[in-house]
Amino acid sequence: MSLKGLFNPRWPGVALFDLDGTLVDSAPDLAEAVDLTLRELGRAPAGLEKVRPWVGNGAKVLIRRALAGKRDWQPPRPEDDELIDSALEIFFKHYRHTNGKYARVYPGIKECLDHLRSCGCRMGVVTNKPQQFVAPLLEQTGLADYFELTLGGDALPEKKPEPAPVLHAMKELHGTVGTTVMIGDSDNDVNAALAAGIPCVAVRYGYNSGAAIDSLGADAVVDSLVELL
Ligand SMILES: O=C(O)COP(=O)(O)O
Ligand SMILES: [Mg+2]
Repeated sequence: MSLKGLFNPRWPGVALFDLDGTLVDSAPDLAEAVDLTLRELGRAPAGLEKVRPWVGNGAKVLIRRALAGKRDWQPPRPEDDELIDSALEIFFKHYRHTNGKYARVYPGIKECLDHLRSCGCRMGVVTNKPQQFVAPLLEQTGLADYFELTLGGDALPEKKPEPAPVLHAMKELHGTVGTTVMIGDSDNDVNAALAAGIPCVAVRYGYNSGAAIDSLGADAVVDSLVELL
């Protein structure tokens, strides 16, 4: 399908959006919860700049990265399992309070969502963020009403970059391979879309490294979603 087709009012399609780093800049909330977790474990806080590129593979990987102090965590040894599980529980406790606290909708998002809605496009969120945090963040940022479906990273056995969540959301919204598009900020989004056989629009402003996003194989790479309208 051409991307133009989706944005044509006479051919309403299905648009699946990534959440963190695409619709909403949520890294400050996540960073505060990560740092509160690290402090509670007697460790030094990481800070927003370090945490930002750690976001995108779900909460458990975020916590593994935080415990490792770097993005490329080693596969954990069996003796680390208990630490990771208890750190994750502490993180959830703090993130319940910081989720939505500083989060901001990126420029151009509301214009894009309003336009798609006026075209009759059906919209869903497919995120690796745990399901329990998705609705509160969408409510807090005023985006909840745009979406008929939200699929968190723990809603299915597999998360992005596997195609399963994308295919599931597409089916739920009665989309087809020819009428559905994924919009995201990271290699997980592009790879999930490619594996599902649907086109993908990547945004440059998110949490994936700016240099790499152009070479991931997205059908379009934009600085703002208003460029698509
Ligand atoms: O929780 C995360 O890792 C972020 O997930 P998302 O970029 O898929 O929304
Ligand atoms: Mg993202």
